[in-house]
Amino acid sequence: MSHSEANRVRIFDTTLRDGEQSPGASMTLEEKLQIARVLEAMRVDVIEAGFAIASNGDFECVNRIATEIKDSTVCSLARAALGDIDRAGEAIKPANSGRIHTFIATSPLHMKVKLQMEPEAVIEAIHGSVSRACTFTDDVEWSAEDATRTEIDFLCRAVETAIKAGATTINLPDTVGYATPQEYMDMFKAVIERVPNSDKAIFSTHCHNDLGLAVANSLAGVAGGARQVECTINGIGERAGNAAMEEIVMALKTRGDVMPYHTRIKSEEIMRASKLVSTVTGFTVQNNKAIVGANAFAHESGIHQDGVLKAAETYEIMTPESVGVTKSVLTMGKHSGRHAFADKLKDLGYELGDNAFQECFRRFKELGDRKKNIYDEDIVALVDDEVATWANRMQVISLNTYSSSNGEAVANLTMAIDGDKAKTVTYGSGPVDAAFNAIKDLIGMEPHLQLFQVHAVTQGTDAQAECTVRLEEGGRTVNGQGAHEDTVTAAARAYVSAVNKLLVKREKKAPDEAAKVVAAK
Ligand SMILES: CC(=O)SCCNC(=O)CCNC(=O)[C@H](O)C(C)(C)COP(=O)(O)OP(=O)(O)OC[C@H]1O[C@@H](n2cnc3c(N)ncnc32)[C@H](O)[C@@H]1OP(=O)(O)O
Ligand SMILES: CC(C)C(=O)C(=O)O
Ligand SMILES: [Mg+2]
Repeated sequence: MSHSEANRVRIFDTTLRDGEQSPGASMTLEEKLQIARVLEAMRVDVIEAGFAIASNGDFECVNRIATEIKDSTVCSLARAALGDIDRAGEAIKPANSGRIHTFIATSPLHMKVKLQMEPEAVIEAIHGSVSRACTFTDDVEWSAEDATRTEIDFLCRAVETAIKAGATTINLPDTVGYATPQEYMDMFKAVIERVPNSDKAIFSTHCHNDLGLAVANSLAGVAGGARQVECTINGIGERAGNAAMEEIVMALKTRGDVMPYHTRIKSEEIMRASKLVSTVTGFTVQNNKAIVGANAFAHESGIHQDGVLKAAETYEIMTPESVGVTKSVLTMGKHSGRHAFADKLKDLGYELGDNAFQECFRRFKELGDRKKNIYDEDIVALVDDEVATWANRMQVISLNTYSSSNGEAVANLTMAIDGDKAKTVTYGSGPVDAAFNAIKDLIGMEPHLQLFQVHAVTQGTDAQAECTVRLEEGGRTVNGQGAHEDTVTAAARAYVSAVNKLLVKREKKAPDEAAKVVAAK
C-alpha cells in the first residue's frame, strides 16, 4: 500500500453532530467532551462538534471542545445563513485548527419544496455563505445537501462557486442513503473532472445507511477521488445512521491490496470509542456488528474453533488487537468440538484422562442442547462433578421425578452400584425428598442429612444448579457436591457423592463392613 499524501483519506467524525441527530442520542457537554478526547486520541482529522446555532448548549459544546482539543480540527455546522455562520465562527474561535462547515441543498426537490428557493438564489447563497465563513477561518467546508439527487450540471456549478468563494473541502453527501456504489463513484469522478477548479479542494463523502450501503458508498467515493470520509462511531446518525467509522478504517487497513489508501487513525482505540459512544447514547451495539460487535471476534462452531486454534487467520481477517479487543473468544456451546473443549479445559486448569475427557465432553454437549449460554462456571461445575464421581462405587444413571403442588412426589431412580444397575420407585413429600428416599432404598443406608444447599452456577432459568449435601453416619460427617441443570438431579448427585465419601471413610476404618452394605442390595 502506498502511504503517499495523495492517497491519505482524512477521517471527519460527525458522531457529535449527525450522530447526535439519531432520535434519543442527545449528549451532555461532559459526555461530548469525553467522546471528543477519545476521537483526538484516535487521531481523527476533523471532529464535527455540533451545530452552533442550534442552541446555546450546542454552541457551548463546540466552543468547549474547540478550547480543549488540540490535535484534531474542530468544526461547527452552519446553514447558508449569516447568523449561523457568525455563530459557528464564534464557537470555533479558540481552536488550534477550526473549520466552518456550511451547507445548502442542491437537489430540485429540496430547493423547490424545502428551501423554496430558485436555483440561482441557491448559487448566490453558496457564494455568500462560503465567503462569510472565510472571514473566520481559511478552513471552510461546503456541502451540497442531497447531492446524489442533484442534476450533475447544477452540482458542478455549485461546487465551482463554492471553491471560487474559498471552500477548501467539498462534501457531496448521499443525504438520504439513495445512491449505489457505482453511481456514487461516478458522481465524484464526473464532478472532479468537470469542475475547472476542483484541484483546489479536497472532496469528501458523507453517506447515510438507509439501504445499508453507507460504508460501501463511502469506499466507492474514495475510489472516485474523495479523500475525506465523514462517518460516525458505531454508525449512529439520522434515521438508519451514517457510515460507520470503524468499518471504513478497518476496510482500508485490511484491504490495502485493492484499496491503496490509508488513514492516520489509531485503530487500536476503536473498541474504546465504540463502548464509550454506546454507553453515552444508550444505543447498544448489535452482537453481529462488524468490527465492534460482541461476536466480531467470537467463534462458536467446532470447525471454526479448531481452525482458529491451529491458526487464527483461518477465520479472522484482522487481529482483535488491531481494533483494541484483547483476544478472540471461543464461545462454548452446542456447536463446539473436542479441540475447543480440550483448549477450554486447559485454560481452566484441568488435565483429564481420555475416558474422563470423553465423558465430560458428552455431558457438555448434552448441556449445550439444553442451555443457551455455557459459561466457564458451567464447565467447571460439570467437570468437577464428573471428576468427583468418576472413580466412585455408586453413580446416578437416571432420575425422573414427578411432583405436584398438592400431593406426594415420586422418584424413579436408576443407579450403578459397583458396576451393577439397580432401580427403584419411591415416594416423598417433594421431589428432592423422593429422590433421597430412592437413593437410600437402593444403597441400604440411612445416613443423617445435616445440610442441603442449592445455588445457581450462572444466571438465568436455564442455569445449572450446584447442590451440597452434608451426611452424618456413625460420627463421620462428609460433604458431597453435584451439578446439573435439573436441580433434583443435582441434589441426587450431591447425595450420592456424599454417600461415596462415607463409604471411603468406612472402608478406611472397617473394610468388611463397607463391602457388606453395598452387597446388601
Ligand atoms: C442533512 C442534515 O443533517 S442538515 C442538519 C440537520 N440538523 C438539524 O436540523 C439540527 C439542529 N437544528 C435546529 O436546531 C433548528 O432546525 C435550527 C436552529 C437550525 C433552525 O430552527 P428554525 O429557525 O426554528 O427552523 P426550522 O428548523 O423549523 O426550519 C428550518 C429552516 O431552515 C431552512 N434551511 C434548511 N436548510 C438550510 C440551509 N442549508 N441554508 C439555509 N436555510 C436552510 C429551511 O428552509 C427552514 O426555513 P424557513 O424557516 O424559512 O422555512
Ligand atoms: C449537513 C449534511 C452534510 C448532512 O448531514 C447530510 O447531507 O446528510
Ligand atoms: Mg448527514
